[in-house]
Amino acid sequence: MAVKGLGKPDQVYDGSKIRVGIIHARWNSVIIDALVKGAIERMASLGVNEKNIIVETVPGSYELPWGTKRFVDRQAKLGEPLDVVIPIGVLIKGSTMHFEYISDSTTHALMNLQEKVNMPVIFGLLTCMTEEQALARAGIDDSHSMHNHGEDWGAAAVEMAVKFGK
Ligand SMILES: O=Nc1c(NC[C@H](O)[C@H](O)[C@H](O)CO)[nH]c(=O)[nH]c1=O
Repeated sequence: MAVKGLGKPDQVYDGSKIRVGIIHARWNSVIIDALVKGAIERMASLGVNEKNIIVETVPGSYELPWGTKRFVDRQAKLGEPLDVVIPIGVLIKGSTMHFEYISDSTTHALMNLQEKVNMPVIFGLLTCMTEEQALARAGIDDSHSMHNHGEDWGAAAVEMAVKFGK
């Protein structure tokens, strides 16, 4: 019996009135592209208009916190404020401690960012020990052993924006 993973939503949330920002790193781009696609498809299935899904990029996961803050500020200045933002990055352990330091610092920075931007910041950072783990969590490993986690992030974004938005 599978006990892990996102449980059933308490209700289906209507995303037709929200604007979502996706800001993704460009490292491990094949995995990133699958995660972004999964998030967009799930949000579209929940009524989010594709013109209200704005996508931005940064070089790597370490740039996500600052990039997200500036992305939110820019959209507000444009008169197209976001209701929720999904930073997406894929960190894969290498032979040094680089992975640990980026994973830990970026995770804390993204969590703390919510107070600064006064909106939900969905945690879209995969921190994987192997490439195979990352492929599986993007739903693109050979055995399709897991679902695309980007879909969960899209669903969480709609729920959090509708339930706890401004
Ligand atoms: O090293 N591995 C990774 C990585 N390093 C780059 C880092 O995020 C940053 O862009 C540079 O250090 C410059 O500031 N960024 C990732 O998104 N995934 C990785 O797996």
